[in-house]
Amino acid sequence: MREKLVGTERTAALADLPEWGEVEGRDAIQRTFRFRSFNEAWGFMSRVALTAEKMDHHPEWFNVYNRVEVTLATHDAGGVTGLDIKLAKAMERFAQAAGDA
Ligand SMILES: C[C@H](O)[C@H](O)[C@H]1CNC2=NC(N)=NC(=O)C2=N1
Repeated sequence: MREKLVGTERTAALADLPEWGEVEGRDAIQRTFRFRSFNEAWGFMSRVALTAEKMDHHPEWFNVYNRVEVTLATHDAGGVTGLDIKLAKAMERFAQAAGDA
């Protein structure tokens, strides 16, 4: 889970996350979520925060009103690992439940 994903394993993992893109100049993935309101964005962030803490794996993120910009990487590994894929998938589930726009 904590090893850098490379090659076909990485391609397969990212194929399950079509909304996520690679970060330029850094081994990390990113996605911008948009919600109907700040309340929904913050609800999403709260749910993600509890999951992240349980996983001991934390997002880099930036919030303005209804927008949440997320970057995921495993700092210890210096790149994208299975933990980032797992957290990204949890975020997808929470965003869908919140009814992201
Ligand atoms: C000590 C603690 O386990 C580490 O600092 C954890 C905490 N959260 C983390 N989050 C992320 N995204 N990458 C890490 O390498 C990481 N390491």
